[in-house]
Amino acid sequence: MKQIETVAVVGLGAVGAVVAEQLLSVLGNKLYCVMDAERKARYQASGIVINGKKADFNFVTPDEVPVVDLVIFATKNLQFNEALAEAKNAVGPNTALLSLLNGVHSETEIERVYGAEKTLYGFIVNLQSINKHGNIDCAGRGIILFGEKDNHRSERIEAIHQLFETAHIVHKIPENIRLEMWKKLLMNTVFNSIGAICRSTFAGFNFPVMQSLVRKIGNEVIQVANAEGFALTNDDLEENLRLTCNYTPLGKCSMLQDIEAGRKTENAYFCGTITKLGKAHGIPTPYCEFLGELLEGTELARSIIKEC
Ligand SMILES: NC(=O)C1=CN([C@@H]2O[C@H](COP(=O)(O)OP(=O)(O)OC[C@H]3O[C@@H](n4cnc5c(N)ncnc54)[C@H](OP(=O)(O)O)[C@@H]3O)[C@@H](O)[C@H]2O)C=CC1
Ligand SMILES: CC(C)(CO)C(=O)C(=O)O
Repeated sequence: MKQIETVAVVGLGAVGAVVAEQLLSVLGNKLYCVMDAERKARYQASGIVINGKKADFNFVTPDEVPVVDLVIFATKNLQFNEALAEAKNAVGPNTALLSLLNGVHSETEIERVYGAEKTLYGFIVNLQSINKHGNIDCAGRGIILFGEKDNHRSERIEAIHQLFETAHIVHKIPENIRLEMWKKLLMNTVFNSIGAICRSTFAGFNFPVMQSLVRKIGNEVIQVANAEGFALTNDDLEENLRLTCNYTPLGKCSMLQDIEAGRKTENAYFCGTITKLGKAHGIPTPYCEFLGELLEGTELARSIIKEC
């Protein structure tokens, strides 16, 4: 793969729309935004608006998309199975598949459905983007980290690097992409789950009681990561805590935004993953299990009120 000429994006929310908008300037109509017919009709009617400007995306249904060089997934984990199926016609023998979803689940699913040889590893950090029904307010476009599972600089990694350079997408090809993904999972499991259950903005993490929760949950994630072969340390946790305390004081993690908007959260992919892997390795994770159950209970209790 010398050059990436065609890209399909599945999921045009806070992450996907922002990345797609940057690619649009380079690829034009060769950027295909894939979605079901109901979404296509809805988006054609209302458009996707990023920072007040309507993006001129090429919306296509799964039947309309051709085989492309690169597919980028950016739905929530809860919608990922549908997204995977919708990408079927875009995937040919040389297509590379990159997921920007949080957690460590989506790459395994891509490998299972489309094969390990097509699967890249990746995620996005430092994005400051809020999606209100297709109206996206983006204060920071974030950094995409990506790589091959074994971290070698393949031809397709170089081709994506070139594409992102041309589209001014800030990106990094780290030495060990899967270690970086576990660092992000540490961050999401700790700060998203605690922030959501305590209804706390980032400033709340300055309180000693919140920091005590951070260390209890974080310690379990580190133990599970180590058992999985990823050398996370306490320094990673303390660095994350320092960063989070310095975020804009009234900012909210995405899981708290989901709770407040009445959406289902990605709890199953954060505390849920740690609890499940902890059991598989014989590592007790009582704090993650308890926090995960509190979040699940919060979502269920909320659904009863909604139905009444
Ligand atoms: N938001 C953030 O700041 C960050 C998010 N992430 C991660 O990135 C991932 C995406 O998050 P985010 O962008 O916030 O989520 P959003 O909910 O904003 O966006 C998801 C998008 O996917 C669309 N979608 C859902 N199902 C389908 C489908 N079957 N076909 C096509 N499109 C579909 C949704 O459409 P519709 O709205 O029409 O239902 C929505 O536009 C998550 O894993 C999240 O944890 C990572 C870093 C930062
Ligand atoms: C809060 C933060 C930055 C880290 O957990 C995040 O990734 C999110 O809001 O989803």
